[in-house]
Amino acid sequence: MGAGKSTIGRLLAKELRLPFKDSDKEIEQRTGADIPWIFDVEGEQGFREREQAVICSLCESDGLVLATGGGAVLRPQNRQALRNCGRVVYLHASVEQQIDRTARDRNRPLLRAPNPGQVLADLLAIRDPLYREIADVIIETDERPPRMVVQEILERLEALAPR
Ligand SMILES: Nc1ncnc2c1ncn2[C@@H]1O[C@H](COP(=O)(O)OP(=O)(O)O)[C@@H](O)[C@H]1O
Ligand SMILES: O=C(O)C1=C[C@@H](OP(=O)(O)O)[C@@H](O)[C@H](O)C1
Ligand SMILES: [Mg+2]
Repeated sequence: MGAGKSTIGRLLAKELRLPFKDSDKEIEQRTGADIPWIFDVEGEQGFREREQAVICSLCESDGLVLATGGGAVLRPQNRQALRNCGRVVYLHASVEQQIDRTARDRNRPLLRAPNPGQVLADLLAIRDPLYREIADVIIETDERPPRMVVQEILERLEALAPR
């Protein structure tokens, strides 16, 4: 959360002239409700079910940039679908930057806690190995404006051997 997936994904898609999808937006559209509502009414597991359905269906299309939510890697089915369907970019941010970038937003239910910094640190400890397991490239986003992050992604993807 706050690594910049939604922001960078949209910019990257524009550069690549590809359609852009954000799994969180897609979940909201398909559900007809926002993410806090889904967490409140269906719990995190209800949200994860919806997330898996959306990611696995979007991974069937070719030629798009997909930004997932930060917890998408928790399910092995999602990791496999992402790995199989294209290149995976892990946008890394320090917990300090995550805190700064998410502080004003009220739409991340997992951060509605007394100490969101501790939540982010705990989640990163669990998820970092999962991100690394599926990433083709890992990009540092701390102290780098979105345009610079996009340029680095393009260069790093270009340098990869064709699949
Ligand atoms: N590289 C960056 N530098 C500074 N601010 C950023 C950067 N990437 C994203 N942001 C800002 O951080 C906030 C969260 O970004 P977002 O794209 O929603 O992250 P994610 O989808 O990974 O949770 C937004 O306000 C966005 O403008
Ligand atoms: O990390 C998570 O578990 C989540 C991240 C959010 O997306 P972003 O990573 O785009 O903020 C969103 O999917 C939901 O609030 C859960
Ligand atoms: Mg996002």
